[in-house]
Amino acid sequence: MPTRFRWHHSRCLAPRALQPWLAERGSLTARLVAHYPQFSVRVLRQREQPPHGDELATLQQRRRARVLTRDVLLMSGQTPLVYAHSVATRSAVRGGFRRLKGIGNRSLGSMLFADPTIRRSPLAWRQIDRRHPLWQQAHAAVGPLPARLWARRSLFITGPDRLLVTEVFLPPTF
Ligand SMILES: C=C(O[C@@H]1C=C(C(=O)O)C=C[C@H]1O)C(=O)O
Repeated sequence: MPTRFRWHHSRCLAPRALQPWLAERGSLTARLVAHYPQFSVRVLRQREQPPHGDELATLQQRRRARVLTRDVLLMSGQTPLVYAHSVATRSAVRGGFRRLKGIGNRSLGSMLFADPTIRRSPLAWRQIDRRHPLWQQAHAAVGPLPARLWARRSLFITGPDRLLVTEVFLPPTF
């Protein structure tokens, strides 16, 4: 994994106000709904493509293997709050995460936290900059962004299947 894309398990450098959001182990959707009005999921794309370089090891995938990716904006009215990027291997989409394909604009969290067989790995955090593909994808989706954004990610696991969820916290809210 390239050094610059190593994910950390210490959020101590994050702004104090952001730390509860980075550390939220329940549904981020539920937390956003509790804090912001008119929540919705805007699906940007859901398609098969090679994973990003810093996703390969976590997904235990070879470089060119295509995986199902889902990119969404979590919205409050017309304000984007979070850019979320989820990745699942083909076998996972046929197996424990088969409902991912038809979820549409329902929150992924409504599926993940309702299934008792799914467990979550420890969260990891990092700041991403314009070199990271998710910074670039968020920029393409919402326009101008600060040079560095805080992001977190974790694995959802059921049996042998893995779903990697990365959430990028967006200004001006975060
Ligand atoms: C995992 C959750 O689902 C959220 C919703 C997502 C989606 O609909 O694609 C992706 C990531 C999350 O921010 C959650 O609510 O915690």
